[in-house]
Amino acid sequence: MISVKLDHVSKMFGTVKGVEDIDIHIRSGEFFTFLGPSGCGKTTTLRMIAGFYYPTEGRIMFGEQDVTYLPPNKRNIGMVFQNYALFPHLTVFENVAFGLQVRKQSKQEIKEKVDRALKLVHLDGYGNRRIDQLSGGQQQRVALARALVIEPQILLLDEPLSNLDAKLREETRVEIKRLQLELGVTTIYVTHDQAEAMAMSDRIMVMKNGVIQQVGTPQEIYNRPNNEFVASFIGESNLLEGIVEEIHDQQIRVRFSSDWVLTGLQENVAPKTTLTKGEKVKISIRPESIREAKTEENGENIVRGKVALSEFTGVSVNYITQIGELQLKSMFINLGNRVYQRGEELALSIPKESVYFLG
Ligand SMILES: Nc1ncnc2c1ncn2[C@@H]1O[C@H](COP(=O)(O)OP(=O)(O)OP(=O)(O)O)[C@@H](O)[C@H]1O
Repeated sequence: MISVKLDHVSKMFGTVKGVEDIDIHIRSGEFFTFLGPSGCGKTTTLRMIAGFYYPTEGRIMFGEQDVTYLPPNKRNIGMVFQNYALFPHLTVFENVAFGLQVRKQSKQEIKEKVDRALKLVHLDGYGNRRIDQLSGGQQQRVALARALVIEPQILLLDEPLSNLDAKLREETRVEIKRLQLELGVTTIYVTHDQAEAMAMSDRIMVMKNGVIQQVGTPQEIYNRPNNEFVASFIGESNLLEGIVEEIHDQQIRVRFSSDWVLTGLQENVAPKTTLTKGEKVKISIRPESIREAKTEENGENIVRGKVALSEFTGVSVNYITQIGELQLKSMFINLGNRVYQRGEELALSIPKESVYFLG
């Protein structure tokens, strides 16, 4: 187990920017995820940690050791890729043993370690199978065993689930998390799937165009997004634009074009954001934080509109409600209450503490 520090790391490919000023400290034993859309620089960052690319600027530290220019085979890392990268003509045993043979370990030692690694990923008894006789999920577990068998101090996983179908993806996700907790190995995980990142990670780094947008726990990133990009990339959100009408007594009142006002709390202003009376402001409201109001209920933060879309999923009832020119998504847990249909009037209550100001 070891910590990983990226000290103001940048990578240019000629004149193309790969990543810019990545400054993070991944703790020993942490499950840390790089999350962002295609081309945001996740793989470039991972490849610098692995030693396949060298940074144009900055330093990379494993614990106290500067590894910035150390070749990959000197870094003691295990890697798993999206496409497994297994040798199809070799058996499961031979694939897993490969890294140990390169390290010139004894036959006895190799056998013990490979057996242990296969057991760890629940593939004991599969040693003699050829790779092409395995399912995608099993192949990915072989890849995991191969990465773990060398007892790496850091495990790097680059979209390891994206070739699997939905059910296997979920199973393998649980499996990876179990292994990581069991072994306590510092793990860096790359994905563009926000649900996967939220479910697995201790902390997440959200990236866009090679630049960090936010680093935090899943709760911090979901509940207190730094900006509009993070709010919309992670989970569902209503992003609305209004004008700051009043800031008073730790509360902020916003007016929208369709002539309704909402009040929120000063404590829910995104970091490094200043709001000014009379100026525009973007707010984010999570659909699940909206409540159904009673038909006769009036008052602050209660709005009425017509149901434009009604969707019953079993777990929840989802609505899109048209309020003047604005549309508001809401999600109610299904408690057997009445389901409103398209065209009906719906009264919604937006709790003050669920209005989040993005600036
Ligand atoms: N070898 C390379 N040569 C030139 N440009 C590159 C190279 N590798 C990556 N880039 C550029 O660097 C940026 C970051 O790419 P990177 O592959 O790290 O993104 P990513 O977030 O991993 O995307 P994906 O999810 O599609 O793999 C992109 O603009 C990409 O075009």
